[in-house]
Formats: sequence, C-alpha cells, structure tokens
Amino acid sequence: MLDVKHAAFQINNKHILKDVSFNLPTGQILGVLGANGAGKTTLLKMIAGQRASKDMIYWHGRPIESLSHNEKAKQIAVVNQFNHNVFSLDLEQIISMGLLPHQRLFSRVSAQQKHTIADALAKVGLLAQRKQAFHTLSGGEQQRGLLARALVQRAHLIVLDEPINHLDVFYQHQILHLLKQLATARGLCVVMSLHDVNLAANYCDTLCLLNEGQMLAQGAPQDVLTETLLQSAFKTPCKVFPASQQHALRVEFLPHSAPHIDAQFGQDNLI
Ligand SMILES: Nc1ncnc2c1ncn2[C@@H]1O[C@H](COP(=O)(O)OP(=O)(O)OP(=O)(O)O)[C@@H](O)[C@H]1O
Repeated sequence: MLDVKHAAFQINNKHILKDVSFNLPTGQILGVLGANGAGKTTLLKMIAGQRASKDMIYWHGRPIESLSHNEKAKQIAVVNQFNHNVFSLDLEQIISMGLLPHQRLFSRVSAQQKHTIADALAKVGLLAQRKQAFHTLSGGEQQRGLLARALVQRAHLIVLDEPINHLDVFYQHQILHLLKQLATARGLCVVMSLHDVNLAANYCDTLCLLNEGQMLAQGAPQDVLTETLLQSAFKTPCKVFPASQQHALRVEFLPHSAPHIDAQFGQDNLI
C-alpha cells in the first residue's frame, strides 16, 4: 500500500507541490493528471525516492526515505520521462540491469534470468531488437525497453512518468494493458502520469488531478473527469460522454482560442 501524506515541495520559496494526499492499495493503477507544470513529475519523483520527501511518502507503512538503496531497488522501479542515456550498451544489457538488485556482485546471469529477460522483451515487442545499441532505438522503443527493465526488476511499486509519450496507438494500448494485467496478477502498485485523459479513463482504477501543485480532485475516473474539473485544470472547453457497458467514459476537448496567445501573436505580427 502506498500512502502519500500532505506531500509538499518547494524550490526557491516557490511551492511546486502543496498538501497532496492519497493512498493506493496494491493491485491498482493510479493516474496522475494535470496541465504542464502542474507538479506531476515532482510528485512522482518524491514517490520514487528521487526527491526529498521526509515523512510524506509511506510504502507499506515505512517512510520511503528509510528504505536502504537495495530495498528501494528491489521494491521500486522507475521509468522516467527523459532518458539522457550515455549507454553504448545494447538493449538486452540495459534490461539485465533490472536484475542487479537481486544478484550477487559479479555473478553470472542464470538460464532462468535469461528466460525472464526474453519474456520481458517479448511482452514489449522488442525481441528482434535485443542486440541493438540502446541509443539507436527509436524514442518509443527506448520507452518500451525501459518498461521491460522495470518488469525484470520485479518491483512491487512501478512509477512511470508519461510512459506512453512516444508510443504509437498500438503500443499505447499494449503497454497500458500489460501494466493493468501486472498490477492485478502480481498485486503491484502502479503510479503514472498521463496526458491522455481517455487512456486514463480506460486503464486507471483511480486518478488524481493536479492544478498548480495542488490536488484539484481525486477518486474514480467518473468522479474526476467531469467537465467542470477538466475545464478548470486544462483551461479548455470539453464534453464528457458517460461510460456505457461497452466503453469507458470519453472526453472530447473542443477547439478554442487562448486570449493570451492571440494577444501575443497579434503583438509580434506573426500572423
Ligand atoms: N529545479 C527547479 N527549479 C525551479 N522550478 C522548478 C524546478 N523543477 C520544477 N520546477 C517547476 O515546478 C513546476 C512543476 O514541474 P513538474 O515537472 O513537476 O510539472 P509536470 O506537471 O510534470 O509538467 P509537464 O506536464 O510539463 O511534464 C513547474 O512550474 C516547473 O517549472
């Protein structure tokens, strides 16, 4: 169980995150939504133990900062948004890094572990690319590769920052479906930020909607994805179509003109 209690973060006296609280039972996926700069990445980094979070984030009752490096590596897998990789390693080598928390120093990869790596590669559709240098993979392939590394890590908490950013529509569904299956079958907690509210409605059990660092709403998709809340968070008109037996709830954002942008273009004579 993940517990976030009054999470707050400041940089240079600027409140990036203010009093954000929620909990997530095992086996569930939480989607973190919000406009650019709302604080999603900051919150995810705190949950992943990559930002200071004294007594604000608890994993199975323990403050996240009290976990040792090794415990963290075994318990938490992180798939970050930007991967400034300096690796000249191939994909298989990158994925095998997920085994490190479970291995003794300098031990060889066992046959069982090789099978686990091949299985993870197959699950993200990258078996054929396994010997390709990681930095030569496309953005979407790199993202799927990092997810495969998280699978191999067998962590119980997976934190993903915009995991489907670079993915085509087939892999968007494939990866989110896989995360949902894993969350249920292995009893994982999955926390991810997303920009696509319709995918969030389809795959997340629960959502939190951030606005300027504060929790605007949290709960089941139908309670969070309302026209009023979405318009307030994204400053864009929208229409919400309720869920039916066949389909999850669907949001359609409507074209609009943003007065501040119009004013700027007007001033600069760009149009
Ligand atoms: N090191 C920093 N110094 C100053 N401001 C920062 C710093 N890191 C983050 N911020 C600010 O904190 C706010 C929240 O950033 P964050 O990356 O958490 O937003 P986000 O919701 O993930 O945005 P996006 O959707 O664009 O990825 C932003 O306004 C950002 O400019």
